[in-house]
Amino acid sequence: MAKRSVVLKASGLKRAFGPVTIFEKFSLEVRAGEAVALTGRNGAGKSTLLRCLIGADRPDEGTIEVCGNPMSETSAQIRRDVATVIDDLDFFPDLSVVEHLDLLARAHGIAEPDEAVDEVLEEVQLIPQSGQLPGTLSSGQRRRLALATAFVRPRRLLVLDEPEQRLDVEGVNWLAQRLKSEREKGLAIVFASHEPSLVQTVATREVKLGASRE
Ligand SMILES: Nc1ncnc2c1ncn2[C@@H]1O[C@H](COP(=O)(O)OP(=O)(O)OP(=O)(O)O)[C@@H](O)[C@H]1O
Repeated sequence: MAKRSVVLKASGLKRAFGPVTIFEKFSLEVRAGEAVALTGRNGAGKSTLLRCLIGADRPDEGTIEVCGNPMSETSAQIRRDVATVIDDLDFFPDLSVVEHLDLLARAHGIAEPDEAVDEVLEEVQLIPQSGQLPGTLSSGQRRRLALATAFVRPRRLLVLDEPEQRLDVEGVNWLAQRLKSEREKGLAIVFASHEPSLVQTVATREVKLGASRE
């Protein structure tokens, strides 16, 4: 069988803050249908690496390509290909839950936006809160909205930073199955996690960062 296409290719990445090198000579290739879990202690560099991979931070050395295009947060092609859940503070304060999802679905040209929004709202169990503003949601509900924003739009690469944060037990189980099914449908996933059950269910590969201190 032909190998699946490379979605993310990072080569020779280095990021340092002042004299402290967080990672260097870091390379990673993720193909369609693969899910890479970044694990490691607090401060190991998982979030820093993810921020570099999505263009929110710039590595000091190295190159990053998504579907063959050089990483640039402003590139329309990359914005279309990459869905991220890095934190959940990034909501418009005056747009309700349903308005957020509707805006994203339409901006990305989803064929049946109303249906897509209803489906994802039901999946993340936010139908009762669909008219609420983000600031009035519980922290777990805000995380569910952040996850919904990634699932309501097209994507070839999903980048998630500790997506299990603040979810209840049932929510973590749902997330594990959802990400597993995304991967099985051919999505490429890179995620940082401290939740062994999520890593075990979703990841096809685990990359442990910052192991040298142990
Ligand atoms: N802007 C910055 N300036 C200086 N140091 C930074 C900066 N951003 C991150 N760091 C440092 O880089 C290291 C890696 O941080 P990072 O947030 O990537 O770790 P992490 O593996 O995601 O940790 P956690 O598991 O706690 O989320 C930490 O020591 C952190 O203090």
